[in-house]
Amino acid sequence: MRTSMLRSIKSLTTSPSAHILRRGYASEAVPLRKVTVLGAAGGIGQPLSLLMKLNPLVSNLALYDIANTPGVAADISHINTRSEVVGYASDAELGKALEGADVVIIPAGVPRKPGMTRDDLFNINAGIVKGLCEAIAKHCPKALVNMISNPVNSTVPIAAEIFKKAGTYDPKRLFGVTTLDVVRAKTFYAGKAMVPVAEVNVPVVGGHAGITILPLFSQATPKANLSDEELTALTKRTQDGGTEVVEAKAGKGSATLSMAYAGAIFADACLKGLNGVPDVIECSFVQSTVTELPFFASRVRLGKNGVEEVLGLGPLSDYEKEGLEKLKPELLSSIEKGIKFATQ
Ligand SMILES: NC(=O)C1=CN([C@@H]2O[C@H](COP(=O)(O)OP(=O)(O)OC[C@H]3O[C@@H](n4cnc5c(N)ncnc54)[C@H](O)[C@@H]3O)[C@@H](O)[C@H]2O)C=CC1
Ligand SMILES: O=C([O-])CC(=O)C(=O)O
Repeated sequence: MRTSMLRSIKSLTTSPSAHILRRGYASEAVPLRKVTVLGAAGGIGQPLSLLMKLNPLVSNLALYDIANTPGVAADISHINTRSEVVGYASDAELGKALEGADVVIIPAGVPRKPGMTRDDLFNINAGIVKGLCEAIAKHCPKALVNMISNPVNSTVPIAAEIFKKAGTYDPKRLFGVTTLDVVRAKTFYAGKAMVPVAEVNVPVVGGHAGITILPLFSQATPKANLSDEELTALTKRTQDGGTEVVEAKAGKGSATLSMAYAGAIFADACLKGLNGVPDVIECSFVQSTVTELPFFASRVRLGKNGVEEVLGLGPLSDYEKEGLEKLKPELLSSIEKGIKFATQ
């Protein structure tokens, strides 16, 4: 009891969320952590907010959207778990939603319809992300930002430029969420290799659109003897996973439930890193020197300041080496498009 009290007091003096202490939390051993979801009432936002409400590492959950937030926040707030939930419904309240946040998750923006690429979302989502990142720079410049809004290959560079303009950019704190690619690669591999899905690990590198998504099945564990044809088919299915859902939903949006699951896994990893849990590793699209591209998804070790280490690619098969070279021009052009938008 005494130790846990001391730990709580320490967290109160060191956590950027110290001022959000609420009666009742002072005796808890887990540090206070505020998570803000921007776009909380959307297809991803709602189930993701639910999953964050179930996460015991969260003490304050701020739900922000430009529509329908009060209902979602009231609904989720009745769940009897640790975090206090507050809904914020208008631009005027965005600052309060962000103040003191340790992690900000951004699933705000429009999703694809059949026939569209993720890049077709650029015109609308770039502006949304820009506005939200300006507010982050102002109200919680030290937060870890988990960017879900598409096209991730461009929205992450946009966020970086907005933070640079504001003088708050810290590459260790900005993440493009590519966890859904890993989730899919694991599921599809387990099905083909006939291994227990819970034991599967597959790194997915590159970016988050079409051929820029490069699963490294040669490094997948448990090992399986899959043919070249099977590996090609698995790679293609992982790259087209988003489109598979868009087509199945037939105009009613893109992946929301699996994305909420993936987003919750990634945010949980960020919180664990902040709390000092060792060896927290997830794939993410971050500022990188792993290749010549300025941003690249690869395995990242998370720590108390966000990115602790960007891990290298490891040994690639010839097929993966070819895929890596093929993806670079497209990924670079999406990165440059984001930078141009934010700097013009
Ligand atoms: N990174 C990834 O792996 C994935 C990314 N996505 C992307 O996530 C985004 C959201 O998808 P859905 O939730 O299905 O869309 P949705 O349309 O269901 O929800 C988006 C929400 O954002 C809100 N919003 C719009 N402008 C806003 C603003 N300025 N501030 C706050 N909220 C705002 C809307 O009111 C809406 O509630 C899309 O861009 C989609 O492409 C989707 C799946 C996977
Ligand atoms: O495909 C989409 O538009 C949404 C997305 O990013 C995914 O499901 O991977």
